[in-house]
Amino acid sequence: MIDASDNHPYTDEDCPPPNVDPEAGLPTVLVAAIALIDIDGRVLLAERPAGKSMAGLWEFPGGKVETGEIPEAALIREVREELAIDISAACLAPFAFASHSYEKFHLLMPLFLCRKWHGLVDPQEGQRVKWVRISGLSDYPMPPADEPLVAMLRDFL
Ligand SMILES: Nc1nc2c([nH]c(=O)n2[C@H]2C[C@H](O)[C@@H](COP(=O)(O)OP(=O)(O)OP(=O)(O)O)O2)c(=O)[nH]1
Ligand SMILES: [Mg+2]
Repeated sequence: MIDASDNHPYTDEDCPPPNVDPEAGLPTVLVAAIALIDIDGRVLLAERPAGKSMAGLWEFPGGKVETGEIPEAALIREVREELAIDISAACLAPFAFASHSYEKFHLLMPLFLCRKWHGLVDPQEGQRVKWVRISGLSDYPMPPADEPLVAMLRDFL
């Protein structure tokens, strides 16, 4: 019998620290997120408002996908509600996803890139927003689930 592990040089020690617990039986929550990228290559981050979980951390705009909704529709709805801009599904490019166990739920979060929208970003929920250069992203503390996404964005942009 051939052991597949003979065919590659990696060991378990080469894997990053686990951010998932397959045994925990957590419910999966689907959240759609967007990296809006402006003409200078800066990315829009929004601060999670006081009163919400992880308040004060900076995140990609977006939110929970509701029952019967697809992620793109959730994003169109969320950026209208939160930022007062209009995006079209055609301008949403699937980029990567986060899969991360928090204490009470497992987050599955596709991240879409978008370089074209209508209107000016105008925060509707009192949240602070910031256009951030890729090199400056590490100055903004983000939820732990976002770490690998930021690394991928840095490589991509
Ligand atoms: N939008 C967004 N959520 C993130 C990111 N990273 C991350 O761990 N999350 C988590 C935080 C929350 O647990 C969840 C998003 O839920 P939320 O409460 O903000 O959802 P929502 O915008 O629909 O808000 P609400 O109507 O439920 O108040 O995903 C991210 O970069 N962007
Ligand atoms: Mg939200």
